[in-house]
Amino acid sequence: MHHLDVRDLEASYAGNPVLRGVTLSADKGEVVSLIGPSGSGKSTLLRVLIGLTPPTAGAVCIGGTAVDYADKRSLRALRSRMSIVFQQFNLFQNMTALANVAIAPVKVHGVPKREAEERAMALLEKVGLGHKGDSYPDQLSGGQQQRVAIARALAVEPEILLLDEVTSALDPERVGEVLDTVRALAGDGITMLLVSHEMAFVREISTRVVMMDAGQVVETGTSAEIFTAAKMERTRAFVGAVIRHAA
Ligand SMILES: Nc1ncnc2c1ncn2[C@@H]1O[C@H](COP(=O)(O)OP(=O)(O)OP(=O)(O)O)[C@@H](O)[C@H]1O
Repeated sequence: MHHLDVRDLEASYAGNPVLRGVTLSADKGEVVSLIGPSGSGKSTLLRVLIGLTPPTAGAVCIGGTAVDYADKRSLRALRSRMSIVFQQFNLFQNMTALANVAIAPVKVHGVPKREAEERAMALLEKVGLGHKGDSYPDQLSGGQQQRVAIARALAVEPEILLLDEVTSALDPERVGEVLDTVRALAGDGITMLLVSHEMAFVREISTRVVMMDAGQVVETGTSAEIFTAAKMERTRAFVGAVIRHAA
């Protein structure tokens, strides 16, 4: 049994199919990266998994338990097992970094405030921002805000972390610090599903890479297989193009 099992998942926007039968899996502690051209459905897949966009068909199991996206209780249970970090960090502007990290455990999960704040401080330290707990988002750089957002996503102690292009909105000189944070989390036992255009990073960090195109999985392989020995021409063309672009 895999930690995360996605089977024949389908989703549409206004009747247009965007995910057309996606099947993939992740074992505990794996870093699985989704790559593929713009519009291939990578972000939509993450949105469906976390329950923001309803699937129209297919199944998602976490630790062998099926998620029922139409059921509020199942969704609530899902949100304590899985969390997501977006490209735009979306912090609460009127709250300190510490309060941003502590709020979900208090409001959603009923953790006592003191305990949540102690844990939030430990998480801020983990992302290198132990000294910024009292700062408001507008007093932080984009990279720092994104690291607060990662700490916030970790605050519910998820088993699975979804990362949707978490460096795309950052100034180039701020990308490295966020990638360092993600790198430090990988291998911590948390299962990660990562959408990123940072191909060197994807290549380095992923245990497995899933190539998507037009709402379907084209190919899945280890990082080495996908980047140096892809079986499908579509994958070779995509990977070759992005590597040439980066060079
Ligand atoms: N809110 C929405 N309403 C309607 N169509 C949408 C919406 N979000 C995405 N789409 C469409 O769904 C398809 C898949 O988009 P998605 O953002 O999942 O792709 P992606 O692979 O993540 O692309 P990118 O790398 O550019 O972020 C695209 O054709 C897109 O135009």
